[in-house]
Amino acid sequence: MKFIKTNLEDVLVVEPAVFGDHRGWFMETYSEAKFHEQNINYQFVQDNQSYSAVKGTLRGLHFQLNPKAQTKLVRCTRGAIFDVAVDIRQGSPSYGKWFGIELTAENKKQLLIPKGFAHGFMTLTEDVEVQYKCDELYAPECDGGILWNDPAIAIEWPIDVTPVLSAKDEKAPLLKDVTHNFVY
Ligand SMILES: Cc1cn([C@H]2C[C@H](O)[C@@H](COP(=O)(O)OP(=O)(O)O[C@H]3O[C@H](C)C(=O)[C@H](O)[C@H]3O)O2)c(=O)[nH]c1=O
Repeated sequence: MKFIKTNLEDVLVVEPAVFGDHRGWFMETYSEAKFHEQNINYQFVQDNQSYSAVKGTLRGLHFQLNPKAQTKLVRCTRGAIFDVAVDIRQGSPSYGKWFGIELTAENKKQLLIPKGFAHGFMTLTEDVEVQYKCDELYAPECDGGILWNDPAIAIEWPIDVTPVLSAKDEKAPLLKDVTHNFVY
């Protein structure tokens, strides 16, 4: 299992070891021991899975406010997504900056997104399944969001279409109008 740094402190790309043979392949998708070897000590308590039928579906940008902020370990198990993390920690040198990566069922890569970051993804194919681990339970009373195309963040989403959005995501606020309590 490899852990690769990104332009955002503590946002890591995780590449599990894949063991192929004549039947197919096997991999450990998560290992507490391997994370602890890297001094990464999250206690994941909830696994999520979502299905998106249409290419160009965009879920995000989401986060849960403190005290229910979530670290997420995201992977795509069917199709392909462009997965994005945005630093929203007040005082962070990378505040408002984003990192994006293609996560696909083929490349088996994962993205580790700590508390204090907003998360979102755009599907690059039809029939996409995303699975992710969270270190805090769902808390709708702490639900937070930022508009997917906030010009102050300027995420370079890879598909130039009007995305399929939830009603909530269509009317999400700009980062400058979000009140949150994340401090670097
Ligand atoms: C997140 C969540 C949702 N729900 C229920 C609430 C709604 O009735 C339904 C759909 O929720 P939502 O529209 O928020 O789902 P997404 O748009 O996929 O949101 C998620 O996708 C982005 C990319 C994220 O990073 C978050 O984990 C999460 O916000 O599932 C639950 O019961 N438990 C949960 O943990």
